[in-house]
Amino acid sequence: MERSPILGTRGSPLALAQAHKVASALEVGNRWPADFVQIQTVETSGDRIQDRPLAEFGGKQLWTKELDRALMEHEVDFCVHSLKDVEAIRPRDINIAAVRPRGDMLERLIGAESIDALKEGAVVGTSSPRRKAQLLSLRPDLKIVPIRGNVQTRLAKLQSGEVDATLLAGAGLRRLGINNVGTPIPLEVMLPAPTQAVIAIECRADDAVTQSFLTIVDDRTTHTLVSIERAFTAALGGSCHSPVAAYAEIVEGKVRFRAQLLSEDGRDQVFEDVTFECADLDTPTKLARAMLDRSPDSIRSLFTAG
Ligand SMILES: NCc1[nH]cc(CCC(=O)O)c1CC(=O)O
Repeated sequence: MERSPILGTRGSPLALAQAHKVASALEVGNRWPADFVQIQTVETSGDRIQDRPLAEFGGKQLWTKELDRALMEHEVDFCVHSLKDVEAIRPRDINIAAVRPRGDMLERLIGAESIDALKEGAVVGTSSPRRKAQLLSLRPDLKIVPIRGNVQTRLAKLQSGEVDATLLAGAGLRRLGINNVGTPIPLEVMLPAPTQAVIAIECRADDAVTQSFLTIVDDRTTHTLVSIERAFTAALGGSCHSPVAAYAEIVEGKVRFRAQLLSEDGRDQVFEDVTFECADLDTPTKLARAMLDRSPDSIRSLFTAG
């Protein structure tokens, strides 16, 4: 590499923290000098719209469209994303070249010791349809209100008493160096979003040079697991409006895959917990279809494949 490769990222504090982690990993992995990777921020529509729930706007392209454009117009060589914000079906000319090992996949509740400990009728701020439905399935008395903005803004809204509690991804909090707030919620109580806590690096599909230096920092196992989670969501035809949770992990050499689909109000849910061989690539797709098949309309209507 003669010139510095250019990394494209959103400009939020979390996105920048993730971009710097990836840049360092690439510098170490490729034996480049420190600060060799150049970081370029690109504002996305998702960053601009701060006052309204994102569900009112398009899908996840809110976070990717402008970065995709910068990539395709060669303004940047590759882009760093929180994979859970990247839509399940990507343009053909963009590849997920590498993923980093999964961070803390647990949700963290801030404002109470546990979901059970939330006071009767507590106001919980979250704009995520998944978190809303999961909370209501456990505690139908809760009042869920939308909350937007970056992690720091949300924590400030808790401080000011605008909400009693909120849920945030442990991974994001840790990457921002916020380690001492909130209680981790066990996976058995709340499954994360598909691909939560995984950072992905994308490049142009025809750019073999970039692909080869990104491969150095790819975590193969995580890549397999997130491919399973993404194949599952792609087969559901869900959008970011769809309450879906999924988590794949390796247990004794096999894939253990857990998934949950919910109605918006959390009253109905379909749950799956299966173990299969890593090579069974069509299992996630079959599973998605089977889960939709046995879902009531309150769930099926939220997924286009249903
Ligand atoms: N939707 C925003 C978003 N995208 C990625 C993360 C956290 C990091 C991750 O899960 O990879 C967050 C914040 C949150 O959900 O608390």
